[in-house]
Amino acid sequence: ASLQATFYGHTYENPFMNASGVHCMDTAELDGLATSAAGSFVTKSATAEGRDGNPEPRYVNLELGSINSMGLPNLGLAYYLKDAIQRQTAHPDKPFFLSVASYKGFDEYVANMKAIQDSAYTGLVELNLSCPNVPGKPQMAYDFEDTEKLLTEIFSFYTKPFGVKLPPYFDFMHFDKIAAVLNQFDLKFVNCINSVGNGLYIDDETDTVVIKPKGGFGGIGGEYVKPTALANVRALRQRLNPTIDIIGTGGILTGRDAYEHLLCGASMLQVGTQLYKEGLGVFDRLNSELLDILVAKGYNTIAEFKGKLATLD
Ligand SMILES: CC(C)(C)CCc1c(C(=O)O)[nH]c(=O)[nH]c1=O
Repeated sequence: ASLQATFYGHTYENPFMNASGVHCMDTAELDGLATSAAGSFVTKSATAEGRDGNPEPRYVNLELGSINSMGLPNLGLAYYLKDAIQRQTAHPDKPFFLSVASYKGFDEYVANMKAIQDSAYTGLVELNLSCPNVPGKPQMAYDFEDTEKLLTEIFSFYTKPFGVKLPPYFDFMHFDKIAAVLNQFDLKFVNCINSVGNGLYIDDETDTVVIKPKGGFGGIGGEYVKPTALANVRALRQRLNPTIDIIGTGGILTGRDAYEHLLCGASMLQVGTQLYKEGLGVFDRLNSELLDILVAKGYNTIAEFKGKLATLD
């Protein structure tokens, strides 16, 4: 049996990669991912200028997951572009993903994508749509009109392959609306999900929140979010053009969690919280556990069961 994953014309040894934000801040961390058992990797979402991010504590591991309000700390788009161009030249056989964000809304998103279009980077980009839009409006991906406007603007000049990272949706009307927007564009993939926004965790000894920014409100990851992640992968797979691949992110701790994301239609799989907790060895364990599941079920390839979740008809 083989865990080979085909994604945008490349065959990866396995579908596993980090989730943007975890173990991907600088060249050293990215080198660690590149030499780990991960099939691919993605950089920390970059903004035009480098950012310190929010005051600490801003990320906390919890028994059932994690909570974070990092505030987009990153070394700036120029840093990641330089690293990416060096990396694509040194290892053309090992494609990866460059994550792009924006802290100032629509115009910065466009400017960042223009900078990549004009650069020598030719690989995949993951556009993080969970970023703030104009004050008084929700994050970009929760404003369907602005998301459509942004993608229309980007596709008017951007000719390189890219996809979008989405926050979770919780209403069938929202699954329908975001899919209707995304299906209008030649996107290579959609990554579901980003952390479940603005959760709150209370320390049971101090009766205090556990992260400093935003009065303790932060994005939730880990076991807490798997049912939501699976639902978003499944709902988007059912609605998106087959030319748009799905990356499954959220609640992947074991080979079984990975298998469930694949059943829902994911092609690549991202691991955030569990990578933070366990380190790079998590990829060796996940590969081993997923392979055991294929063998136990008599599958030779992921293609034999990908997207084949059964319903109770
Ligand atoms: C939440 C934003 C800061 C607007 C974007 C960056 C980001 C962060 C972050 O840098 O706080 N954390 C997440 O779990 N997901 C994200 O997409």
